[in-house]
Amino acid sequence: MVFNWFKRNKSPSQEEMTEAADATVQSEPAEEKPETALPAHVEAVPEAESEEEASPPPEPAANSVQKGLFTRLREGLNRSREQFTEGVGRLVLGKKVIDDELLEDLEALLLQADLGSAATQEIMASVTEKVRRKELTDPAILKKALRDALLDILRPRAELWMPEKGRTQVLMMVGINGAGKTTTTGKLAARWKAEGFSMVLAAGDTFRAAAVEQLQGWGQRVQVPVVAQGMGADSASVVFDAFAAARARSADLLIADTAGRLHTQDHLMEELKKVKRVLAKQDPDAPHQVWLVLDAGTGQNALNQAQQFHEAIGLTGICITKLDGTAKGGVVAAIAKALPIPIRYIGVGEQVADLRPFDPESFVDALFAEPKS
Ligand SMILES: Nc1nc2c(ncn2[C@@H]2O[C@H](COP(=O)(O)OP(=O)(O)OP(=O)(O)O)[C@@H](O)[C@H]2O)c(=O)[nH]1
Repeated sequence: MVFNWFKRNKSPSQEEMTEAADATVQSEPAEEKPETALPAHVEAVPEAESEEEASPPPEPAANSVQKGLFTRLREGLNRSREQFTEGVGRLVLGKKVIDDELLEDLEALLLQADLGSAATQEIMASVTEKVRRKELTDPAILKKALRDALLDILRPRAELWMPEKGRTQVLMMVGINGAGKTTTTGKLAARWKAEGFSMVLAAGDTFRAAAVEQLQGWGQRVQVPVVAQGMGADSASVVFDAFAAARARSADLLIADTAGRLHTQDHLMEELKKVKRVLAKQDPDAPHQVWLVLDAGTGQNALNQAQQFHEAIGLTGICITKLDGTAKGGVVAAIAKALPIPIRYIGVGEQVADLRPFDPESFVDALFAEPKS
């Protein structure tokens, strides 16, 4: 397999980048890959070695895909379901009426499940009102009332975003260390590549060497070029360069990974603002999307992160990862209630298929699914 990988350790000037973007990678004949106009330090996409590798696996029937995906979601939310839904089941067990004591216990349960105070209050207000109006008297149907109240909070935050053909957009991925930015970048690239979009990835996390390698690994896996520079390079320069490369080859999307930073680190938040500024030099609308990746396991801290990142750089989307490793799935509702930002994707496992567009109905269905006997 021919695999071209040229590294450059200094940040190129704007002129160099424009020139580089016009250069074709030497060892790949231009006539075979007419659109491979990439800077010299771009990792070129390796050729697939066989037809089997080049063509995607056959698609299973739509029904079985849906079923499989729902099962994955359901399994991914196992721990949250045990904490939350089965907790509600235990609360109502043997109860004949919904009394104040039951409502108090329910409120405590919602808070324990990390729904946060605002979402908990809204749900409790809705349930209490139904009890007062005698619409809800049977503890056994409390789950249904909870499900409806939760959906009311989540539905306004479901907004699918897709790349567009015909213009190069930029999606910036931000978040604290280890939240899952690089992995989510790779999974999104895999998804959109399979849907027919052309992309370039920018290894804007120049702080952690492994992050660059990780992204290059995704690039090879999903056959998408990755723009990277040496460790410690200026992140804004890498992303600027990558945008030029993406535009030069008329890619539909540039996904820019960035280094993890705490929302409390002002100088690092300034660095993100700089990345945004340099992108806008090439296209005043760029970055078109800025998504925060949050680890669900951080619970209510995820809410603080979201608030502070939003204040500092303005978010247009949130991805909530690692829901499979935590009982704190309620944080999805806490975020939905507190911030007017669409929840784009949720992560319920390590596989590409485990990163799912956020769909409130299936999320709530999975959360309230009966335990398998
Ligand atoms: N179980 C599970 N693991 C996940 C999920 N999303 C990401 N991970 C794992 O979380 C770990 C950290 O992910 P990264 O993508 O490296 O995180 P990052 O935000 O890029 O980290 P920094 O570069 O340090 O900022 C990896 O081991 C991922 O495989 C998920 O939804 N579920």
